[in-house]
Amino acid sequence: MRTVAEHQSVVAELLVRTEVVELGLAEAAGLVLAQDLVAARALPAFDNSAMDGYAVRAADVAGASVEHPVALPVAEDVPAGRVDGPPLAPGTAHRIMTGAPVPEGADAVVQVEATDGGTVTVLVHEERVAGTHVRTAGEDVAVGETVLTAGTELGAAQLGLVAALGEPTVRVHRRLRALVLSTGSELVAAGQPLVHGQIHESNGVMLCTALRAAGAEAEQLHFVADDVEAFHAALAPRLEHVDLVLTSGGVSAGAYEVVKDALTGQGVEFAKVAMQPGMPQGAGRLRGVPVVTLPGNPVSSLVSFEVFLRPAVRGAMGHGRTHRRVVRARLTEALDSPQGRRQYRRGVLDEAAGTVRPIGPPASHFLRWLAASDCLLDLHEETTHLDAGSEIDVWVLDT
Ligand SMILES: Nc1nc2c(c(=O)[nH]1)N[C@H]1C(S)=C(S)[C@@H](COP(=O)(O)OP(=O)(O)OC[C@H]3O[C@@H](n4cnc5c(N)ncnc54)[C@H](O)[C@@H]3O)O[C@H]1N2
Ligand code: MOO
Repeated sequence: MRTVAEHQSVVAELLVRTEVVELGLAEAAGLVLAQDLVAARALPAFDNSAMDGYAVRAADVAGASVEHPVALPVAEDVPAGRVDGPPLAPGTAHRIMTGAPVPEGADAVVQVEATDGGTVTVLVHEERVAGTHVRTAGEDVAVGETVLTAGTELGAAQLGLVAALGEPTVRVHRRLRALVLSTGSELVAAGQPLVHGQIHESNGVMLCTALRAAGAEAEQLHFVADDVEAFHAALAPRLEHVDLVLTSGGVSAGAYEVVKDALTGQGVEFAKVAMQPGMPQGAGRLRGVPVVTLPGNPVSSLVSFEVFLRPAVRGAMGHGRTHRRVVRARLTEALDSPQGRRQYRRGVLDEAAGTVRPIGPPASHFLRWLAASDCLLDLHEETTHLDAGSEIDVWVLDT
């Protein structure tokens, strides 16, 4: 049997790094920057006011107080967006708004609360040292500075910075395109009636959602019956358009294992992995396209995705951090685990308390408990029993 680590490497090596593309900022959310971003413009772009108030010369308001205010004629009104930039004559003030350019000749801003708010003549009640409430050009970002490095994931703050620098696009590793194909003659789409022996198909939407959450594009092919010809016929037209085919079902030891039958000898290798759930696995290439075959049991499918696919997909899209956050937590109850198998149990984590509560039985059809969990308990191969209070590794299924 393969170890989990061995099969993780097989899957990770299968997926190649996606190409670099230039995308608009909204489309690039969550993707990884492919090259350093060097600022072509400064931030702030010009000296501007941090307050609504009056642009003055500090020397003109020296000694100002409530008892002895300094009176200055208000020569100009400068709202944010005014672009003609009249200079400030000595002994005068400009009424100025937050974000408006500080006029040449001014070196401080007195906020309106420290004045009488006059529009013809203003009485200034407080003195200011030069530089007060002036946001200096380039104090945040200087031209030529590297503000984001290749490998950075573009979240809200990063994309805000790129936009502020005036760049409409970024060069990123494009999303990996995955095709999800569920197999099984018993499968019927949600919304359709069942007859005894049929079930509602659920792995398709589950795996597509997991792929999209990992940043990939996912397309669900209508699930196919346990028929090798139908399998190839469904796949053929889409194969050359995708970076990954992800199947579920049809890989164990039965008489009708469509995925195994269709892909054995075609470049896909099937193996048992020493884990529970998720023992029967397959990976390889079909006509050059990476194919990963997951077991059909829903919990096996999603746990296998977490263990093998998610890190590989994120790695292929250039992410430095490919794995889930792992924390140590104390078990709230005792657990048993099969000797020689890495077991992933479902649980609910209380990070503040440092505890994790296992939920649901270990078998791989208990979908409801998977849906109620927020973490996976990682029980190592050599572990057979853990007492309540034992510390274990927990994968946090949030980011
Ligand atoms: N004799 C043996 N039998 C089985 C073995 C074994 O080693 N020897 N392994 C077991 C384990 S472990 C697993 S996991 C499953 C894997 O089976 P397959 O990947 O071949 O999956 P299927 O047989 O097609 O389906 C298993 C189970 O999951 C349901 N299923 C499948 N696809 C979907 C779907 N898209 N949506 C919802 N549910 C799905 C299916 O109806 C079955 O109940 O094999 C064990 N057997
Ligand atoms: O190993 Mo299979 O994946 O439970 O349940």
